[in-house]
Amino acid sequence: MKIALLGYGRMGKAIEKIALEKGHTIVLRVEENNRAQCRDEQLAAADVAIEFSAPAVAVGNYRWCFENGVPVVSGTTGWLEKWEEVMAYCQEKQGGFFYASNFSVGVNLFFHLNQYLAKIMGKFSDYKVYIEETHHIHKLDKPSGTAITLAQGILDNHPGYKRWQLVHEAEMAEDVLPVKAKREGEVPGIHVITYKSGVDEIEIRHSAFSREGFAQGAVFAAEFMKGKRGVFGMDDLLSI
Ligand SMILES: NC(=O)c1ccc[n+]([C@@H]2O[C@H](COP(=O)([O-])OP(=O)(O)OC[C@H]3O[C@@H](n4cnc5c(N)ncnc54)[C@H](O)[C@@H]3O)[C@@H](O)[C@H]2O)c1
Ligand SMILES: O=C(O)C1=N[C@H](C(=O)O)CCC1
Repeated sequence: MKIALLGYGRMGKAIEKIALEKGHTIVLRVEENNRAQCRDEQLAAADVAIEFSAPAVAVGNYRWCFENGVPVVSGTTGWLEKWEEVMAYCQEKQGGFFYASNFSVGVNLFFHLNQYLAKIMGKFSDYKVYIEETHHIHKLDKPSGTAITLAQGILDNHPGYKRWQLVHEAEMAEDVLPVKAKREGEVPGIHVITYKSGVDEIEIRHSAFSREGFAQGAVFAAEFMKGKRGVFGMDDLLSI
């Protein structure tokens, strides 16, 4: 399969390694420095684009792919306020779009565990929940896309919470789910959900050892997207 890499940083390079090991070819590598020189024909030569860039530029890359008939798999986080706009343009251009806030299989199992736990804990109001995520110091967005998906999974299943909020020092209302974001060294990604009462606590935790799991999932999604139109996510890929 011919792959265009839109974004060739930490993730782009991890994805390239796995794609080459699986026998795929990289036909285009796009970075901030060479983006202006990249032509439509170069992108259109790819079967699939894999997009891991930055919050401010991701939507422009999706538009570029839809306009050139190339299905795009993206893991860039921090742009979700433009979700509706992306969906409308994808439909208008009959594009193919695959998005995941986290491509690791383990995290996607963790998402389901989180929803199941929230459903149970919603019946026990003595327990208050909070989310804590830890990532490397280079990360631009806060909280992580994964933490937002986890928060949404709780809001959808626990009647005690109406919205989430990034933890600052200010007091939070009872029905607000606190999300704490920590930035430390080169941590690839840790997410912890804690339910705490006056007498004990219950915790579930996912910790990535490296970027390999994210990259494996992204290549797997690209193989799935070859020749596809429409909008897909990890539950489609993993059939869960
Ligand atoms: N969904 C997941 O599983 C997952 C996993 C890891 C990282 N991420 C997200 O992926 C994104 C990239 O992470 P990273 O660690 O590789 O970042 P990075 O900073 O190492 O790399 C970003 C790359 O994007 C390039 N870039 C900048 N502007 C561009 C443009 N207009 N077009 C194409 N490329 C451009 C940069 O030159 C760089 O090569 C972030 O949003 C991060 O949160 C998601
Ligand atoms: O390294 C990053 O940046 C990561 N971003 C994703 C997120 O925001 O959830 C996935 C984990 C790693």
